[in-house]
Amino acid sequence: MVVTTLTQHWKMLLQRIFRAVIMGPPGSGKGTVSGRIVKSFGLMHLSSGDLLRANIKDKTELGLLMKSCIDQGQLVPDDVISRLILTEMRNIDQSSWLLDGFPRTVSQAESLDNVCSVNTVINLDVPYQTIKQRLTSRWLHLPSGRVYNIDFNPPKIAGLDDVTGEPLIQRDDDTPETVTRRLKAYENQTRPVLEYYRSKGVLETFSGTETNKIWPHIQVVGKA
Ligand SMILES: Nc1nc2c(ncn2[C@@H]2O[C@H](COP(=O)(O)OP(=O)(O)O)[C@@H](O)[C@H]2O)c(=O)[nH]1
Ligand SMILES: Nc1ncnc2c1ncn2[C@@H]1O[C@H](COP(=O)(O)OP(=O)(O)O)[C@@H](O)[C@H]1O
Repeated sequence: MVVTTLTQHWKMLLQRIFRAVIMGPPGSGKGTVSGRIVKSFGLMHLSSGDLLRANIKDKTELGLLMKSCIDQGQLVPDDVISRLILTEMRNIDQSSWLLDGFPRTVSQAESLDNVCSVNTVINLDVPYQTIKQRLTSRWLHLPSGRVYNIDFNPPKIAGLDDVTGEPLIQRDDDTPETVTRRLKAYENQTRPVLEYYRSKGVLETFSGTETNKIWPHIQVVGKA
């Protein structure tokens, strides 16, 4: 009953153009929660990681240049990712959207602000210990960005995507050593972005260790 009312509230909000960002350390559940938001509320989903991996798979010049950076657990340069995302955003500028994985530095957040303002920032606050366990058992359907986990949401048939039946992969940057480096990058470069959005009054933080417990609280964001 409560969820129905809140869902209606989101839908009312989405009748105007609604711009949201989802943040959180690697493995905090951004992709998983984005999938639920897209399914429930019909926002367009734009994931910087998915875009970069598509470029790597297609062996574009940008993909080839960025691969080693990503595999080493470093952030790619601000100007490269900002250009890539802002170009994609132009194609969906009349839609409500959810940005996942961008911005990851204050400089990226400023580039985004120069183009449009963000209505809400969903921050997933999940302990690092929980994250490390999750990432070594993450499986990905590369073309769609759908994520699975051996423990949490295994595919119906091991190694295959539920929707297309295509093979799943494990990410080259999901090794324990690279995850440690990515968490350091998050701490040093991305955490300041939370402060940036907090000071603008748009940050909504959700703490926990289980997506299924966090998700009902995210549905009420539209009420604020
Ligand atoms: N055990 C467990 N795994 C989860 C939970 N939520 C998401 N996952 C899995 O954790 C991994 C990381 O989640 P993902 O959404 O890809 O996180 P992102 O890196 O922030 O986009 C994936 O394999 C998910 O299937 C949860 O509550 N419990
Ligand atoms: N906004 C960004 N700025 C810089 N690098 C990025 C950005 N988004 C993605 N990347 C690069 O792509 C990698 C994978 O990103 P992503 O799929 O969002 O990771 P995760 O889902 O584990 O948080 C990052 O570790 C980083 O190297």
